[in-house]
Amino acid sequence: AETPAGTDLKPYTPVTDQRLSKPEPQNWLMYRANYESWGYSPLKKINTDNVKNLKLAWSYATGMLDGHQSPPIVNNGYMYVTTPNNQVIAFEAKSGKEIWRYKKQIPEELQQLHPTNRGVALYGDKVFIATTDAFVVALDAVTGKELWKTASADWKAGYYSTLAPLAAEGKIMIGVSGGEYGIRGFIAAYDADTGKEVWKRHTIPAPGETGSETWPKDDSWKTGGGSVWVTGSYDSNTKVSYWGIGNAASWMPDTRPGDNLFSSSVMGIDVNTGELKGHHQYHYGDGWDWDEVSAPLLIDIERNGKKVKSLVHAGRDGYLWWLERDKDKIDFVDAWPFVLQNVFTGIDKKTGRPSYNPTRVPATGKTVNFCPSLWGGKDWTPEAYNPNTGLLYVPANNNLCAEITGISAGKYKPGQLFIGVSLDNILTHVRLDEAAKKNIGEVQAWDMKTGKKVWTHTYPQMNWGPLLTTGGNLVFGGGTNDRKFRAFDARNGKLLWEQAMSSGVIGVPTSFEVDGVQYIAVQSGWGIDAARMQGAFDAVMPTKTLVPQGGVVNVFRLE
Ligand SMILES: O=C(O)c1cc(C(=O)O)c2c(n1)C(=O)C(=O)c1cc(C(=O)O)[nH]c1-2
Ligand SMILES: [Ca+2]
Repeated sequence: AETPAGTDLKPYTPVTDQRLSKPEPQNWLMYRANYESWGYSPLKKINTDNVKNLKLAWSYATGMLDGHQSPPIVNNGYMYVTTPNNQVIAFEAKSGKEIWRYKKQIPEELQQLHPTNRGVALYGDKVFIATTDAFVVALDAVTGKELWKTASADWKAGYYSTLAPLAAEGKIMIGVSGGEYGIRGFIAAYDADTGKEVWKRHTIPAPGETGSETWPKDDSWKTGGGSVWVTGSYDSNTKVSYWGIGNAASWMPDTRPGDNLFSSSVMGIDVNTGELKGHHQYHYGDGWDWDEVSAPLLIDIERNGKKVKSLVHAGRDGYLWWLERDKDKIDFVDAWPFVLQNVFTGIDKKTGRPSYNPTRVPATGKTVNFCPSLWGGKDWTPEAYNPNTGLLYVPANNNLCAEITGISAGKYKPGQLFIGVSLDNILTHVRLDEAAKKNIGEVQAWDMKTGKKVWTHTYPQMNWGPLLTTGGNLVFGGGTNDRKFRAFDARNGKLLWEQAMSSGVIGVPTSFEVDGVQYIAVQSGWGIDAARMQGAFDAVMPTKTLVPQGGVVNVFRLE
């Protein structure tokens, strides 16, 4: 078989369902390393004792600006990274030698609201991306040659993709963004060999479909949002995938009275048929742009002496959600706030349905103040779970609130913003609670079994750092405007190592091993809403914060 010239790489190892279900410790084969979305690498050569000796092995400037969020994904020495503008770069992971680079041609007229890409999926001998012009593309893993591309929707109608696809059972699954354009969201599966659509499941039901009774009897469901922009989790035993669903559209809930399923929910979806296999709505009738897109982590948690097959989700709504998954349903277990939250007045113990303080529900013609802010207790940045410590790690923003004024979203026009709050208001909406003087950003560690927070590392500024945890009892993450990338002791939160990078780090960190050497990899490259939130923060504060942009792939090893 072909191998890339000038490298020590062996022939490419095809990625199978079996490998994805039980990934080898040396590899990071998908967005969160395993189908359970743990963000966990079992590697432990880099550990709490020696992490202080971590040094850059190689780095690589992508030449791109804006938010670099994708994890370096590694399969036996082959590394794949994506950048804004839908580019994919393949490297020899140990040396940083570029093997190939793919640049999706994108229409010049395309205005990207979120110019980012959250990574590739690997399956067979192919690499897959979903693009901001709403395509799904398959590339040859060794040569980068385009093998097929399929349009998932019409970008001119405001559909785009920013997530890494999910691969299973011969299918490549994606979701679409566009909650701020009034799209009707969906998750779709494509045949990995041919690119042919296998199924499509809308996140907003049409009249007569399950959940349609939660929409008014008008056309609002057609523009109801429910975007999907973070990779789902997957239970390979039951063949059910779990997807987080975004905000309802337009934002003002009085324009679409009702619960608005399946916005701000988790949906269980059979990967072979696209059938709905249960759901739970975290908060109904969303009016806060609290997309609940982060996929729940699949964790077994003991409760009253029994093992509960759980779904765990740190919500943008500021609550930590604990659900139980079954083959055909999702049940509520418990929920509690992990940051300052003043919207919910209670949670129904049986159903998990929150009750709202009515003065904190946005409405057309009203100015409303609420916490957490639009960007939530946690936006898209993934949590991590470490089976050794048994702890869940959450990158949070605390003590932040918002003030927004609902206006008419105007008549819906395909491909035009359909929000109901002015852009100027969105970019200046941040309000600080008194406690924000002490701190905003946090890395939190939760013991789900006891419901107790075990440790918290606080930052004076906000935190937009996805997390990695490892068998060496470490937690890695960046996310602060001082450009630092850090390592903590996973057991107690002690800061063990930090390094300022060339730009702020909002990339998903990963770990892998080649020739017996363990590496930590992360992209730096500040942008998108981390930058906008910093702007919104500076707009109400005397601060003026400069975070330089420019994407770099950084790979570390012990000295
Ligand atoms: O409703 C949507 O379709 C949608 C999509 C995206 C995206 O695709 O990145 C974001 C959001 N909403 C959003 O609300 C949000 O806060 C956000 C932050 C970011 C980012 O990359 O920093 N993307 C998005
Ligand atoms: Ca949104």
